[in-house]
Amino acid sequence: MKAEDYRHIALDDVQSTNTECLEKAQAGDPGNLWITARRQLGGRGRRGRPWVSEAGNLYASLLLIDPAPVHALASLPLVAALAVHGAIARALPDPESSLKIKWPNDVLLNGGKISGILLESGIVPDGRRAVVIGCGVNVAHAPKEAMYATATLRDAGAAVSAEELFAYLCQSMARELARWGEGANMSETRELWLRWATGVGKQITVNMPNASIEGIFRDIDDTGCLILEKPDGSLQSIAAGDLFFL
Ligand SMILES: O=C(O)CCCC[C@@H]1SC[C@@H]2NC(=O)N[C@@H]21
Repeated sequence: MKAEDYRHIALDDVQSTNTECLEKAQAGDPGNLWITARRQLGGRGRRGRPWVSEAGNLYASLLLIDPAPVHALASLPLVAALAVHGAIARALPDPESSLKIKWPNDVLLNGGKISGILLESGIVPDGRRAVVIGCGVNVAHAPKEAMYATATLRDAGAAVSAEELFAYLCQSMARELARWGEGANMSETRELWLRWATGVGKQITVNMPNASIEGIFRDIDDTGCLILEKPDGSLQSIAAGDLFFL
Protein backbone atom coordinates (compact mmCIF):
# COMPACT_ATOMS: atom_id res chain seq x y z
CA MET A 1 0.00 0.00 0.00
CA LYS A 2 1.13 3.52 -0.73
CA ALA A 3 0.97 6.42 1.75
CA GLU A 4 -2.02 7.93 -0.15
CA ASP A 5 -4.04 4.70 0.34
CA TYR A 6 -4.29 5.25 4.11
CA ARG A 7 -7.15 7.36 5.45
CA HIS A 8 -6.49 10.18 7.91
CA ILE A 9 -8.62 11.84 10.59
CA ALA A 10 -7.11 14.95 12.23
CA LEU A 11 -8.57 15.76 15.64
CA ASP A 12 -8.11 18.64 18.06
CA ASP A 13 -8.00 17.57 21.74
CA VAL A 14 -8.30 13.86 22.54
CA GLN A 15 -7.43 11.64 25.46
CA SER A 16 -5.13 9.51 23.34
CA THR A 17 -4.89 8.90 19.61
CA ASN A 18 -4.29 5.21 20.43
CA THR A 19 -7.63 5.10 22.28
CA GLU A 20 -9.35 6.81 19.34
CA CYS A 21 -7.99 4.13 16.99
CA LEU A 22 -8.96 1.24 19.29
CA GLU A 23 -12.49 2.67 19.59
CA LYS A 24 -12.77 3.01 15.81
CA ALA A 25 -11.71 -0.63 15.48
CA GLN A 26 -14.37 -1.77 17.97
CA ALA A 27 -16.94 0.22 15.95
CA GLY A 28 -16.03 -1.76 12.81
CA ASP A 29 -13.46 0.46 11.09
CA PRO A 30 -11.63 -1.53 8.38
CA GLY A 31 -8.21 -0.15 9.39
CA ASN A 32 -5.38 1.50 7.45
CA LEU A 33 -6.45 4.64 9.28
CA TRP A 34 -4.25 7.35 10.76
CA ILE A 35 -5.58 9.46 13.60
CA THR A 36 -3.63 12.54 14.64
CA ALA A 37 -4.40 15.08 17.33
CA ARG A 38 -3.24 18.58 18.18
CA ARG A 39 -3.04 17.68 21.87
CA GLN A 40 -3.60 14.62 24.07
CA LEU A 41 -5.04 14.98 27.55
CA GLY A 42 -4.31 11.38 28.53
CA GLY A 43 -1.38 10.41 26.32
CA ARG A 44 0.04 7.00 27.20
CA GLY A 45 3.62 5.79 27.18
CA ARG A 46 5.12 2.33 27.57
CA ARG A 47 4.58 0.46 30.84
CA GLY A 48 1.59 2.62 31.78
CA ARG A 49 3.63 5.81 32.00
CA PRO A 50 1.98 9.09 30.94
CA TRP A 51 3.13 10.79 27.73
CA VAL A 52 2.97 14.57 28.17
CA SER A 53 1.24 15.83 25.04
CA GLU A 54 1.08 19.60 24.68
CA ALA A 55 0.19 21.21 21.34
CA GLY A 56 3.09 21.57 18.92
CA ASN A 57 4.38 17.99 18.94
CA LEU A 58 3.27 15.10 16.75
CA TYR A 59 0.73 12.60 18.12
CA ALA A 60 -0.18 10.06 15.45
CA SER A 61 -1.62 6.54 15.62
CA LEU A 62 -2.07 4.09 12.79
CA LEU A 63 -4.84 1.49 13.04
CA LEU A 64 -4.18 -1.78 11.23
CA ILE A 65 -6.54 -4.76 11.18
CA ASP A 66 -4.83 -8.17 11.03
CA PRO A 67 -1.61 -6.66 9.65
CA ALA A 68 0.29 -9.99 9.74
CA PRO A 69 0.12 -13.53 11.10
CA VAL A 70 0.28 -13.44 14.93
CA HIS A 71 3.82 -14.87 15.08
CA ALA A 72 5.12 -11.94 12.99
CA LEU A 73 3.57 -9.18 15.09
CA ALA A 74 6.42 -9.11 17.62
CA SER A 75 8.65 -7.52 14.99
CA LEU A 76 6.22 -4.68 14.21
CA PRO A 77 7.82 -2.34 16.83
CA LEU A 78 11.03 -2.45 14.79
CA VAL A 79 9.12 -1.49 11.64
CA ALA A 80 7.56 1.43 13.51
CA ALA A 81 10.94 2.59 14.82
CA LEU A 82 12.41 2.56 11.32
CA ALA A 83 9.48 4.59 10.01
CA VAL A 84 9.75 7.24 12.74
CA HIS A 85 13.53 7.34 12.33
CA GLY A 86 13.10 7.91 8.58
CA ALA A 87 10.58 10.72 9.08
CA ILE A 88 12.76 12.53 11.62
CA ALA A 89 15.90 12.07 9.51
CA ARG A 90 14.13 13.75 6.59
CA ALA A 91 13.24 16.76 8.75
CA LEU A 92 16.71 17.34 10.20
CA PRO A 93 18.74 20.12 8.60
CA ASP A 94 22.10 18.62 9.62
CA PRO A 95 22.81 15.28 7.92
CA GLU A 96 25.64 14.74 10.43
CA SER A 97 23.20 14.63 13.39
CA SER A 98 23.36 11.40 15.30
CA LEU A 99 19.90 9.87 14.95
CA LYS A 100 19.73 6.41 16.48
CA ILE A 101 17.20 3.77 17.43
CA LYS A 102 17.35 2.48 20.98
CA TRP A 103 15.86 -0.98 21.38
CA PRO A 104 13.08 -1.64 20.89
CA ASN A 105 11.72 1.55 19.39
CA ASP A 106 12.85 4.82 20.95
CA VAL A 107 14.49 7.29 18.62
CA LEU A 108 17.40 9.31 20.06
CA LEU A 109 18.77 12.52 18.61
CA ASN A 110 22.30 13.26 19.82
CA GLY A 111 21.58 10.95 22.77
CA GLY A 112 18.27 12.57 23.81
CA LYS A 113 14.91 10.87 23.37
CA ILE A 114 13.01 12.62 20.57
CA SER A 115 10.30 10.03 20.00
CA GLY A 116 8.40 7.26 21.71
CA ILE A 117 6.22 4.57 20.16
CA LEU A 118 3.47 2.56 21.84
CA LEU A 119 1.91 -0.44 20.12
CA GLU A 120 -1.40 -1.68 21.48
CA SER A 121 -3.83 -4.28 20.25
CA GLY A 122 -7.32 -5.61 20.79
CA ILE A 123 -9.73 -8.11 19.29
CA VAL A 124 -12.61 -6.59 17.32
CA PRO A 125 -16.16 -8.01 17.38
CA ASP A 126 -15.66 -10.17 14.28
CA GLY A 127 -12.62 -11.81 15.94
CA ARG A 128 -9.90 -10.05 13.99
CA ARG A 129 -6.94 -8.37 15.67
CA ALA A 130 -6.67 -4.59 15.73
CA VAL A 131 -3.12 -3.27 16.10
CA VAL A 132 -2.37 0.37 16.79
CA ILE A 133 1.04 1.95 16.25
CA GLY A 134 1.11 5.17 18.30
CA CYS A 135 3.94 7.59 17.59
CA GLY A 136 4.86 10.69 19.56
CA VAL A 137 7.62 13.00 18.33
CA ASN A 138 9.04 16.05 20.12
CA VAL A 139 8.73 18.63 17.39
CA ALA A 140 8.52 21.85 19.43
CA HIS A 141 9.07 20.80 23.02
CA ALA A 142 10.06 17.99 25.34
CA PRO A 143 8.62 17.12 28.75
CA LYS A 144 10.28 19.32 31.36
CA GLU A 145 10.37 16.78 34.15
CA ALA A 146 11.64 13.81 32.15
CA MET A 147 13.92 11.40 34.03
CA TYR A 148 16.01 10.95 30.89
CA ALA A 149 17.79 13.17 28.32
CA THR A 150 15.41 14.61 25.73
CA ALA A 151 15.69 16.31 22.34
CA THR A 152 13.40 18.27 20.03
CA LEU A 153 13.39 18.96 16.31
CA ARG A 154 13.16 22.69 17.02
CA ASP A 155 16.34 22.65 19.13
CA ALA A 156 18.04 20.79 16.29
CA GLY A 157 17.19 23.68 13.96
CA ALA A 158 14.43 21.87 12.04
CA ALA A 159 11.74 24.31 10.90
CA VAL A 160 9.19 21.54 10.39
CA SER A 161 5.65 21.59 11.86
CA ALA A 162 3.86 18.59 13.35
CA GLU A 163 1.69 18.46 10.20
CA GLU A 164 4.69 18.40 7.88
CA LEU A 165 6.37 15.74 9.98
CA PHE A 166 3.18 13.69 9.82
CA ALA A 167 3.32 13.77 6.01
CA TYR A 168 6.87 12.38 6.19
CA LEU A 169 5.76 9.73 8.69
CA CYS A 170 2.90 8.55 6.43
CA GLN A 171 5.39 7.99 3.66
CA SER A 172 8.06 6.30 5.74
CA MET A 173 5.52 4.07 7.52
CA ALA A 174 4.02 2.92 4.21
CA ARG A 175 7.53 2.22 2.90
CA GLU A 176 8.63 0.26 6.01
CA LEU A 177 5.39 -1.77 6.19
CA ALA A 178 5.83 -2.69 2.52
CA ARG A 179 9.49 -3.64 3.11
CA TRP A 180 8.51 -5.83 6.08
CA GLY A 181 5.88 -7.61 3.95
CA GLU A 182 3.69 -8.78 6.85
CA GLY A 183 6.80 -10.21 8.47
CA ALA A 184 7.82 -12.31 5.47
CA ASN A 185 10.81 -10.06 4.80
CA MET A 186 11.93 -9.49 8.37
CA SER A 187 15.60 -10.07 7.54
CA GLU A 188 15.76 -6.82 5.54
CA THR A 189 13.93 -4.88 8.27
CA ARG A 190 16.27 -6.34 10.88
CA GLU A 191 19.38 -5.38 8.91
CA LEU A 192 18.18 -1.83 8.47
CA TRP A 193 17.19 -1.57 12.12
CA LEU A 194 20.70 -2.74 13.13
CA ARG A 195 22.24 -0.11 10.88
CA TRP A 196 20.62 2.65 12.96
CA ALA A 197 20.73 0.94 16.36
CA THR A 198 22.68 2.29 19.30
CA GLY A 199 24.41 0.12 21.89
CA VAL A 200 25.04 -3.08 19.92
CA GLY A 201 28.26 -4.63 21.29
CA LYS A 202 28.06 -2.47 24.43
CA GLN A 203 27.57 -3.29 28.09
CA ILE A 204 23.92 -2.67 29.01
CA THR A 205 21.33 -3.18 31.73
CA VAL A 206 17.82 -4.26 30.79
CA ASN A 207 15.11 -3.47 33.32
CA MET A 208 12.11 -5.77 33.13
CA PRO A 209 9.00 -5.64 35.34
CA ASN A 210 10.42 -8.08 37.92
CA ALA A 211 14.11 -8.22 37.20
CA SER A 212 17.08 -6.37 35.84
CA ILE A 213 19.96 -8.04 33.95
CA GLU A 214 23.33 -6.84 32.79
CA GLY A 215 25.36 -8.07 29.87
CA ILE A 216 26.52 -7.25 26.37
CA PHE A 217 23.94 -6.32 23.74
CA ARG A 218 24.89 -8.86 21.03
CA ASP A 219 22.13 -8.72 18.46
CA ILE A 220 18.40 -8.76 17.77
CA ASP A 221 16.67 -11.76 16.25
CA ASP A 222 13.99 -11.98 13.57
CA THR A 223 11.24 -11.55 16.15
CA GLY A 224 12.75 -8.32 17.46
CA CYS A 225 14.06 -9.89 20.70
CA LEU A 226 17.28 -8.47 22.12
CA ILE A 227 20.06 -11.07 22.46
CA LEU A 228 22.03 -10.42 25.63
CA GLU A 229 25.34 -12.11 26.45
CA LYS A 230 25.36 -12.61 30.21
CA PRO A 231 28.56 -12.46 32.33
CA ASP A 232 28.77 -16.29 32.27
CA GLY A 233 28.84 -16.21 28.45
CA SER A 234 25.35 -17.63 27.95
CA LEU A 235 22.86 -15.86 25.69
CA GLN A 236 19.42 -14.71 26.79
CA SER A 237 16.68 -13.54 24.47
CA ILE A 238 14.62 -10.63 25.85
CA ALA A 239 11.25 -9.69 24.40
CA ALA A 240 10.53 -6.47 26.34
CA GLY A 241 12.25 -4.13 28.75
CA ASP A 242 13.92 -0.76 29.24
CA LEU A 243 17.50 -0.57 28.12
CA PHE A 244 20.23 1.45 29.86
CA PHE A 245 23.84 1.88 28.81
CA LEU A 246 26.51 1.46 31.47
O1 LIG B 1 6.75 5.53 26.40
C1 LIG B 1 7.01 5.71 25.19
O2 LIG B 1 8.15 5.95 24.81
C2 LIG B 1 5.91 5.63 24.17
C3 LIG B 1 5.18 6.92 23.98
C4 LIG B 1 4.10 6.84 22.91
C5 LIG B 1 3.34 8.13 22.77
C6 LIG B 1 2.40 8.12 21.58
S1 LIG B 1 1.75 9.72 21.24
C7 LIG B 1 0.58 9.04 20.14
C8 LIG B 1 0.08 7.77 20.77
N1 LIG B 1 -1.00 8.04 21.70
C9 LIG B 1 -0.68 7.74 22.96
O3 LIG B 1 -1.43 7.87 23.96
N2 LIG B 1 0.57 7.26 23.02
C10 LIG B 1 1.18 7.22 21.71
